[in-house]
Amino acid sequence: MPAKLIDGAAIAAEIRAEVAREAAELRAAGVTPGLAAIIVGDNAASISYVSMKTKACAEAGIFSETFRLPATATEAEVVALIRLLNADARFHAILPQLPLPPQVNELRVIDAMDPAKDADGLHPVNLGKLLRGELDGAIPCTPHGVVELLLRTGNDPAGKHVVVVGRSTLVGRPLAVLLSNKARGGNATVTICHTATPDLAEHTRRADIIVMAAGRAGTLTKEMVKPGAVVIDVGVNRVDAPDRPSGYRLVGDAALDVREVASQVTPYTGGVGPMTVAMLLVNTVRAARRALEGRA
Ligand SMILES: Nc1nc2c(c(=O)[nH]1)N[C@@H](CN(C=O)c1ccc(C(=O)N[C@@H](CCC(=O)O)C(=O)O)cc1)CN2
Repeated sequence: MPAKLIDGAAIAAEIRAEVAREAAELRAAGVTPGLAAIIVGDNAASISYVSMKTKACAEAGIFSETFRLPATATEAEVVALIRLLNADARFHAILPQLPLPPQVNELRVIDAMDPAKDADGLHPVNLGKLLRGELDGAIPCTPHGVVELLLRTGNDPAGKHVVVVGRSTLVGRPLAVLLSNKARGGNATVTICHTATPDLAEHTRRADIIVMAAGRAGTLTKEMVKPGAVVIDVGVNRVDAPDRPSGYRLVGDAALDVREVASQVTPYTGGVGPMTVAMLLVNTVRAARRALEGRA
């Protein structure tokens, strides 16, 4: 039987409705949750992702504003903007959209943020709290979205063997920590694989759940998957599609034939992507709640 496709867009809509209720409560208590998004340069994908995020904010009753800096902006200029936003009480969360241009060091920009306003959970304070199992701060959006997707599709990772392919700070490493934490969505046995793993298939074939975050199309094929395993595909890869007006289409890291053996898989679009946006809203309302309760 072909794999069931996991409807990430529907689950994200569920979470966004929960966020909208929380935002309404906060507004009733006198605090309108606010998100400041920063785009440096003209990267078309970044502009499109930020516009998806601000539209989602508006629908959930979250105030948002996008700050655009030119592609030539210096690191000092980006850091100066972050410092202004740290001090601006309208914003409970700040999102520097990644990637930043090469002259701007991403880590130094993230480090300049007030950790209480870190919308993506990438500040060292928040990553450190995650490592310590303190989950009251911001949690990186895509890993958090993957865990929620698993929980809400009846695939609680507890007691399962999860193989995460990819070791980025944005996805692979925080996800491995979340899955192995002693908390809801955790308690899994986690293997983390990457480009220096000699025989990837040897690991993926033993997994109950595979999360692909390698950033290379076709990294996972059907021979590498145990029958009945669940495959969550975080990969976003552009491949040429001359028949399309854009000239490209988006594919994940898992080849289509994986669907012949897996029990459930996320589609290339409408899977993990919408969850990333939904979890950003979760981080924003949580930051506003902390500010309201004087815990920021
Ligand atoms: N500061 C951050 N930068 C980036 C992050 C992040 O979490 N924080 N993640 C990615 C991009 N990203 C969010 O920013 C993102 C990627 C994809 C989607 C999404 O919903 N995609 C759609 C398809 C969209 C299309 O057709 O172009 C889908 O999967 O259905 C949302 C957010 C890098 N940067």
